[in-house]
Amino acid sequence: MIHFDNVTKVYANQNRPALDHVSVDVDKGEFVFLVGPSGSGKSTFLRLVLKEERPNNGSIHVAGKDLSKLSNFKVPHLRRRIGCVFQDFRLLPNKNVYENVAFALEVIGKPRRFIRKVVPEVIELVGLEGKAHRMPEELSGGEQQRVAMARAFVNRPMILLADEPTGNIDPATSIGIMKVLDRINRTGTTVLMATHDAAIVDSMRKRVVELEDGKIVRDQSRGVYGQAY
Ligand SMILES: Nc1ncnc2c1ncn2[C@@H]1O[C@H](COP(=O)(O)OP(=O)(O)OP(=O)(O)O)[C@@H](O)[C@H]1O
Repeated sequence: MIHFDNVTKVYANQNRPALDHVSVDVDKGEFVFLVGPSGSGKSTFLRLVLKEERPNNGSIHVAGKDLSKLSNFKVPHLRRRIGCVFQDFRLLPNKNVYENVAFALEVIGKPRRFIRKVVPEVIELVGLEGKAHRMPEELSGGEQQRVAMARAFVNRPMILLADEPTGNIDPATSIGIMKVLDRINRTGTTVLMATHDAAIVDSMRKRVVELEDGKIVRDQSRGVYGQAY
């Protein structure tokens, strides 16, 4: 599903690579934690998957497509098939829960009838039934992140990228967030989550890929977080 072959990324005006000869394969349906100290290259990895950045060397395949051969006008199509969740939720503040989730389908031209059917299903999947008419400011951080996950998942993406999704959420609430990500993963969606949250990684026992100075220093199935950063 995601294939990096000897990928190196050096940002302009930087002499140290953000990613340095990285090779990794993530299969369809896997759940992978990307861990490593600040600046080790986790976000760069996620941005390369989305083709928000291009590598200087090496090749990247996502869902069988060589990203270097993907023309610019096909990039939105790729991104439509990849859901994203961030530390800071990024909800539309003037839309309620239902509208935030529905908006993700409206912008890609899905019919109203379809939207009315699937949005309530996904709101229930993330555990927000009964809160569809709340505004983001009327929700806790954990609930806002559930809305963000519903929005990322409502189009049934093949991949879900999560960049520090529990970074702004207390530990007890984070467990609920991880249960939702696990539920999404069980539908067959490949999940790649960058995190500093050792307790979460240790409790989930999923594959752990560890980066340090842009290099993969560990790739372990059913792994733990490792050393404290
Ligand atoms: N747009 C950019 N321009 C220049 N350098 C960048 C840019 N984005 C990231 N970098 C550099 O690339 C390296 C990797 O950064 P990246 O954001 O991928 O790390 P990270 O592991 O996600 O860190 P964090 O955990 O703090 O989010 C760092 O040295 C960073 O300063």
